[in-house]
Amino acid sequence: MENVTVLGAGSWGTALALVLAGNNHDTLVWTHRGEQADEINIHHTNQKYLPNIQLPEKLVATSNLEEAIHHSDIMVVAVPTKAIREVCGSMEQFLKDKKLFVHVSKGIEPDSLMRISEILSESLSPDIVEEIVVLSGPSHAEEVVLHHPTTITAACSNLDAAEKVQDLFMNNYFRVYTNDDVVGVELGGALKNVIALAAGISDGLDYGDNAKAALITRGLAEITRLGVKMGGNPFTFAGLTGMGDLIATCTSVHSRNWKAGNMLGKGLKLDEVLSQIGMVVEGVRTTKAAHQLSERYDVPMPITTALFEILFNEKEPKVAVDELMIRMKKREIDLY
Ligand SMILES: NC(=O)C1=CN([C@@H]2O[C@H](COP(=O)(O)OP(=O)(O)OC[C@H]3O[C@@H](n4cnc5c(N)ncnc54)[C@H](OP(=O)(O)O)[C@@H]3O)[C@@H](O)[C@H]2O)C=CC1
Ligand SMILES: O=C(CO)COP(=O)(O)O
Repeated sequence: MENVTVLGAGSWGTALALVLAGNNHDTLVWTHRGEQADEINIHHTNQKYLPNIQLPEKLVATSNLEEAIHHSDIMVVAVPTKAIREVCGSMEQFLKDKKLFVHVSKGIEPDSLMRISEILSESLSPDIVEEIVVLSGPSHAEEVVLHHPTTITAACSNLDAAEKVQDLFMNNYFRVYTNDDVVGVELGGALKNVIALAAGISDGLDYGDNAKAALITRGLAEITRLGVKMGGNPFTFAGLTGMGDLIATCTSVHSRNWKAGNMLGKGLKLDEVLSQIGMVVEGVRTTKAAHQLSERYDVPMPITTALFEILFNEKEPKVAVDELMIRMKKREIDLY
């Protein structure tokens, strides 16, 4: 059994800490809020993120980052994309020996257009990084904490490191595969959030099943088009971290991205939507990044472009859908 530290006590960090503690790893959760550490240690709950879930007493939290880092040589980084650089910056002073970093965030940074593993590599000295492994796939925290069957992928170019993460998390309800295609896995996990926002908008407009199936399928086509041009393996996009996560996120009431899209489709403004949800909606920033990537790589991404116009240029969702439908005719299957 291992000592493991989980950085971030939102819904996913807490759910993953439960998997690890359930696998008998000595698991310490770090939160940047002292009152949340107290809530977890004293009341064994995390009401904001996982209401009505009783946490086991053996799951311990701290708001002391130095303690969290010294606890373990395995750091599971579970904060939103926009917090990664800040958390890395805070960790740097306490990191002395090499550690295995596992990240679980699903975003792309606008402007730098970096994936999470690239941000981690840039922010952390190579002297303290053993490997960076990404854990991604169709996995809503709300279902994982109920031990509903879940499959996920640990990806690293070094498959030994991916297998170490596989062994750490795997149990009878949490099945972990490995993949060496980090680019494909990270892009699939981040870009599905863009399409989930679009699927939510379609549902908010009451456009029904045909429209949603179209968004999922054509969304996968544009994710794959970009992902392959960026070096991802086409088969990865048909796998758990591509099609799998796209289906889970576009069709689930648990998805914050789908929910945000649904509210936008019903006419709410983006600011109101984000404040009502109160948890990270990664797809918003990633839509900006994906739009920039489509221009940089000269890859047409019509759904992403339409969503960019809705989110950032106040285009009416209904108008954006009308424009998508009357684009120039084309073949369904395009070669990468
Ligand atoms: N929820 C899920 O089912 C899944 C989520 N993911 C991914 O995991 C990542 C985290 O998501 P999730 O846990 O759901 O997000 P939540 O919104 O549920 O929680 C985010 C957590 O990060 C903390 N946080 C935010 N900013 C900082 C910061 N600057 N420093 C330290 N901590 C910070 C928040 O603290 P505070 O409470 O103070 O705001 C909160 O504890 C995302 O990239 C998401 O896409 C991946 C798979 C499944
Ligand atoms: O990535 C997720 C499930 O696999 C979570 O999606 P949301 O962030 O939309 O809730």
